[in-house]
Amino acid sequence: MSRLPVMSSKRVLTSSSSSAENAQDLAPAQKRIRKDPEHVKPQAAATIIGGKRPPVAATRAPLSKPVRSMGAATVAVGPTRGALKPTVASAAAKGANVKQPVASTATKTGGGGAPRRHAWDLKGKVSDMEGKIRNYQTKVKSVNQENEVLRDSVAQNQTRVAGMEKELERQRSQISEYEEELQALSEVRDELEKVSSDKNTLQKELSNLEGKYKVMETLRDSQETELQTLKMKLSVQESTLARVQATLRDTEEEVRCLKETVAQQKDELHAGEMERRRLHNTIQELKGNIRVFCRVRPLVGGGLSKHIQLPASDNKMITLAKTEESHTGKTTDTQKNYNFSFDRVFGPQTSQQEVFEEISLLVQSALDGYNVCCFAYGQTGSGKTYTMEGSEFDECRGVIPRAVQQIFKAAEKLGAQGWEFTFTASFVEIYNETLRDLLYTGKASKRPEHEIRKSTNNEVTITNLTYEKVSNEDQVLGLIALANQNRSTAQTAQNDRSSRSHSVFQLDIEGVNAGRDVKCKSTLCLVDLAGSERMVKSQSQGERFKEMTAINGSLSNLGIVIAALANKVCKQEPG
Ligand SMILES: Nc1ncnc2c1ncn2[C@@H]1O[C@H](COP(=O)(O)OP(=O)(O)OP(=O)(O)O)[C@@H](O)[C@H]1O
Repeated sequence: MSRLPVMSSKRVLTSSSSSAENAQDLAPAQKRIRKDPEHVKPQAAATIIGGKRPPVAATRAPLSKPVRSMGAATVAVGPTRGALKPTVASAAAKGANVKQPVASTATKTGGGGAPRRHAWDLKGKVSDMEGKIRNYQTKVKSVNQENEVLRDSVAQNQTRVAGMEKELERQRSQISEYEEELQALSEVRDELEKVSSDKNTLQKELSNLEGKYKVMETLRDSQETELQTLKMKLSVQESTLARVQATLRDTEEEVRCLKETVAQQKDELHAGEMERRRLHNTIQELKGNIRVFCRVRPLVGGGLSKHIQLPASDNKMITLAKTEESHTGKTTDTQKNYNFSFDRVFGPQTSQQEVFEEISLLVQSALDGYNVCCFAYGQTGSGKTYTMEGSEFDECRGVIPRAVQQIFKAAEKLGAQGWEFTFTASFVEIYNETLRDLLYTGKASKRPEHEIRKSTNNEVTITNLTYEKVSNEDQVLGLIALANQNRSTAQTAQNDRSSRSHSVFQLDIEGVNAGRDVKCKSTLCLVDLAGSERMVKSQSQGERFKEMTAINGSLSNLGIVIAALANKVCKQEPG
């Protein structure tokens, strides 16, 4: 805030002061001036600087002195260097306690004033004094006038000060308003800064989004292009589809016709299949329900024994030549030939495949629902086991593995005609009239005993025997391997036991054609009989005799059954 000069009215001399008083006052002032020359010096604090006379206020300044007690006077004389000019202020200085040089020093110095009078010239001196008094009075008057002016001025100034104070107050309140406003504005600025930072963030986000938007636009453009292409493709596809649908309708109609044809052909096929079975089995029956084949094994070194003759023209004949000694001794030994006829005779060169081809027709009958039984009969070492089982080499495989293979293949084919088959395998050994389960896998000590039973519907079953469900060739081959293992275990305990026991592989076949409501059930029985030897020739004794008795007994019974079947006297099947 700017400071304004304030003049105290108390210290201002008034015009009511008498000139005498003024005169009295002046004298001590002059004395003080003389005594205290330092006070001649003008007091600093003037606001008017320089030799120029200031307007109005400045002209008044020399008349008044700053009132120290008030501490606000700033009007001062600006004396020039050189002689001090007497001023009316010197009279006012008394009341104002101003130390101001008043008296002229002209008489003393003799510079510029009245001429110095002699001591005796009192009149002159009085005259001078009177002149001075007049001067002073004049000056006092003018000072009073000035004082009046100054009062007015002070009053005006006071009014102005009051006004200014009011203004000041107003300004302060305004300032406080401004400050409040400023505070509010500062908050607004903070808010603005926050908004600005938010704006920056949003701008960044916006720029990111714009970038993404551009990418999306590009993507959209490419997808639109793709869409157009797809639409074109779609329209092409639609027209193609329409064409295809038309074709499909035609094809469906065709398929419907074909299905009808297929159904018709299936019926015909089924009828044909049933006819085939009937004819096939009629042929088998015509061939003979019981057929006997003879297979001659080669000698160990190869070739054929000289006692056996196989006519090349007839594969059903075999001739055994025997040299008979003369009973009397008078005649020479005679060679006698014995002819035997069979359904088929296989020479030593006949392969396993050729043998099986003859049997395979019967295997097919088994699948058609006819019971089939195939025995290998002959003396020890004649090749029964070789014929029935063969060896593991493919071309040397015997009847059993080949029959199993054929059955499963045929069953698979018949599956296409709606047939479903279930197969159950069992493998039993008959030694000394005792049954032994060759598929048994439990402890030897807990091996159960078995009996042959015949059910009410003439089905022959063996008690406690393992009947294994099989669905493929490998499973059956696994069972055959297990049976051989069981046989060889028994063989180590009893020398050459397998030769003196019968082994029976049985496959129960059940077929169902649900669509045609047809069922079939049969059994394929493949038997490797024990070696047949004459007791006398083998000279068996003890355990061997017992074995031979059991073997021959069972073989004899088998012969009776077969003969009965052949004569159709008895319909009992071999057990
Ligand atoms: N057709 C054949 N071709 C080649 N070898 C054969 C033929 N038949 C049998 N053999 C061989 O003769 C031997 C005896 O055959 P196999 O064991 O089959 O006789 P087996 O009649 O079963 O005897 P067993 O009554 O003692 O059981 C075997 O080594 C076998 O390989």
